[in-house]
Amino acid sequence: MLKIEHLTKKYDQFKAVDDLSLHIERGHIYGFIGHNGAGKTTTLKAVAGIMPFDEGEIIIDGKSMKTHALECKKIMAYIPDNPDLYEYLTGIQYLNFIADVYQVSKEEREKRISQYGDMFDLTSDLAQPISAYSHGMKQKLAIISAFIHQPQLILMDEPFVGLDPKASHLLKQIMRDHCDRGGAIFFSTHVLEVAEKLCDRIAIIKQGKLIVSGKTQDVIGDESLEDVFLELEDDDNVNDAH
Ligand SMILES: Nc1ncnc2c1ncn2[C@@H]1O[C@H](COP(=O)(O)OP(=O)(O)OP(=O)(O)O)[C@@H](O)[C@H]1O
Repeated sequence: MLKIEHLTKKYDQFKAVDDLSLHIERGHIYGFIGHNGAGKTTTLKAVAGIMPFDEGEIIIDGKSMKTHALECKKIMAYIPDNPDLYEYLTGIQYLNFIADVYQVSKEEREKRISQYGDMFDLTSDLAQPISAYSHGMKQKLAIISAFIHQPQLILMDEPFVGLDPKASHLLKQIMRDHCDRGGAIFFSTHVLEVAEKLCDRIAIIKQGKLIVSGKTQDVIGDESLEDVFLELEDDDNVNDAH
């Protein structure tokens, strides 16, 4: 579904992402773990097609983001870490705008807005302007807007931040359902307990370089993800730990 091949992104001379390669298959929830400033957001933005990169390739469903950006973007959704939505729109106007962009039929959008709006307890707030939403409400709206067009690939940057426990639980469920139906999810998180339970695959990056990736069980072995992460963070020779 998604192939990141030798991705390198520099800010001036600083390599924020350094020769990163990852493959994300359909059916998999893929967690992306790393310290603050490791390069997760930069990678996700490059995959979303909103951040140009210096070297490498991003292939989505067999098409290159460099040469077929529109085709790539049509089948994916990106939920940024800070849901900066159009503040002057109401929630429902925003969802209809996204549904228009992705050409979702009237019938389908009404069904999904009602389904996800009720699920996330947001239906009664959809008539309010987004400027009146809390961070968590904006996050819920961003999540609904992603699922409304049924993308094949969903990219999420810290999706659990700001969500209440019920919404977090629901999000985990719909992420699993999405992948069980043949979609794929690539998301960053600092919540290692969630990643450990939810993810089929995990990648850990440090200072822009991939240090380990694979099946969650293979990555953590008999330890917890937290223990593995902290050990790798302390290890100065991690570049050899593939
Ligand atoms: N626009 C920018 N200009 C210059 N440097 C940047 C820019 N954006 C990010 N960086 C740097 O690139 C590195 C990677 O940043 P990035 O935001 O990708 O990290 P992250 O893993 O998402 O971190 P966090 O967990 O804190 O969100 C950091 O050192 C950061 O300071």
